[in-house]
Amino acid sequence: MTRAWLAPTADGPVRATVRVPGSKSITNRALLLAALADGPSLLRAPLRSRDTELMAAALRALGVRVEDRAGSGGEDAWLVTPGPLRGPAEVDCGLAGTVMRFVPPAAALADGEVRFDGDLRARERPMGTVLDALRALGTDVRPTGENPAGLPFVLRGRGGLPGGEAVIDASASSQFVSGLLLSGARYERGLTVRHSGPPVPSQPHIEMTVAMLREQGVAVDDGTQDVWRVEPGPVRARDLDVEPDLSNATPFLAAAAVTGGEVRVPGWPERTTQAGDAIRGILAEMGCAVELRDRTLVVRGPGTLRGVDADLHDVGELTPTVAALAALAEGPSRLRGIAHLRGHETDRLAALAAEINGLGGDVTETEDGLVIRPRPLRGGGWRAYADHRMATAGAIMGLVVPGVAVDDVASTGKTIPDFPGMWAAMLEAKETAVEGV
Ligand SMILES: O=C(O)C1=C[C@@H](OP(=O)(O)O)[C@@H](O)[C@H](O)C1
Ligand SMILES: C=C(OP(=O)(O)O)C(=O)O
Repeated sequence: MTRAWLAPTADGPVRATVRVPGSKSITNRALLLAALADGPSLLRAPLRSRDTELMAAALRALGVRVEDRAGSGGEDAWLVTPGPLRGPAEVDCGLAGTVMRFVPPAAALADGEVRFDGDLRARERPMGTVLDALRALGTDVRPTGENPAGLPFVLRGRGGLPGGEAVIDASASSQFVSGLLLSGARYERGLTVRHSGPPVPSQPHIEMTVAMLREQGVAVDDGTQDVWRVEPGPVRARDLDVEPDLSNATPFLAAAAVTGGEVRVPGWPERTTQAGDAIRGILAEMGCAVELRDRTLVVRGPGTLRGVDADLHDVGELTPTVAALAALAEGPSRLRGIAHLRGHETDRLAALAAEINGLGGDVTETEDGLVIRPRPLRGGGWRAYADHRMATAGAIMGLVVPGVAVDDVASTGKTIPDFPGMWAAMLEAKETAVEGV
C-alpha cells in the first residue's frame, strides 16, 4: 500500500503557465491509424502515459514497429511503421477505454489469435457491443473469463474481414462507434455503423475520429444522424503534431478558478475536435475571465465561483473537474446527461458523491448526474478508485481545503506522465498577471 498524497494547499492566488502534454484521444487514434496506414508516419509530441504506452505495446504485439524518434526540431516523436498484422499476440488494455475498444476491430484484420485482458476494473467496463459487432461481421471472438461480454477474450483473426454493416447500441460509450470506424476502411466492403438506442454520449470524440480518418484520405459519410459510412480503401500515412490534451488542462485551469489566480496554457488550438475545449464556456459561466490569445488560453478566477446547470453528455470527461469546481462555488450546481460515467474508470457519479460528501459536502446522485450544494468543507481522505480524473479532482479540492489526502495519485499516470510534479511546479511559479483578461 503506497502512502497517500497530501494535496498541497495554495497559499494565495495561483499564477502560472502550464505546458500540458499531448492529447490521449488524438495520440491513440493516430497510433492506430498509423498502424493501418500505407507507409510510415511520424507522430510528434505524442502523449507518453500509461494509456498510450499500452496502445503502442498492443500494436507492437500485432507486428507494427513503434519506435522512439526525435522530430526535426528535436521534439519527442514516435515513428510508426506498419506491417502485416499477425498473431499470436497478447494485448494488455490496462484501464484504457481507447485500447479495449479501438484495438479489437483492428486485430480482426490480423492473421492469428489475439488475446485481450486488462485491469480488474477493465473487465467490468462495457465492451459487449464491440464484440457482438465484430461477431456479426464474421470474426471469431470468445470470452476466456467469467464475463461473457467483455475482457478477457480471444479473437481469432483470418487476415481480413468482409465488413458490411453493424447495428449497435452505443449509448454506453462513443468509443464503440470510434473503434469500428477507425478500422472500417480496411474491411473489404468498408463499414456502415448504425446506432440504435438512447443518445450516443461524447459526440465530439466521434467527430475527432471522422476528422482524423478524412485527414488520412478515408471517405466517411456522417451526414445522417446515428449512421456512419466508411468506404473501403487505403489509410494514407501522415505525419502529425499532437495537440495538448485539453481535458488534462482542466485541473490546472481550475486552480486559477478556485484561488482567484491566473493560469495560462500555451498551444491551445484555435479549432479542435477535442471535447475538453468546452471548459472555456463552463469556466466563463462560473464567473471566470477566459481569453484565447495567440494560441494561449488565459483563465483568471473570480473572488467567488457561481454554480452551474450543465449538460455534460458530450463532454463527460470534464465531470470530475466541474464537480470539484461546483463543490467550491457559492451556489448549487446540477450536472446532467452523464449516466454513462458509471461505466468509466470507476462509477464516477458514485465516486464524486462519496468523496465530496466525505469532506463534509452535500452531493446527491440523480439518475443521470449530480446535484452539488456547496458546504463548508474539511480535510480528510480522498479515494481515487484508480481513476486519474478522480485523483486530479482531489488535487483541486486540496488547493482550498487543507488536509485532503489522495490515496492513489499514481493513477494520474494513465494520461499525465508526472502530475504531482506539474502540480508542484504550478504552485511554485508565482508569475505576474497578464494584461487585459
Ligand atoms: O474516444 C475517446 O478518445 C474518448 C471518448 C469518451 O468516451 P465515452 O464515450 O465512453 O465517454 C471519453 O470520455 C474518453 O475519455 C475518451
Ligand atoms: C473515460 C476516460 O477514459 P477512457 O479512454 O479509458 O474511457 C477518461 O479519460 O476520462
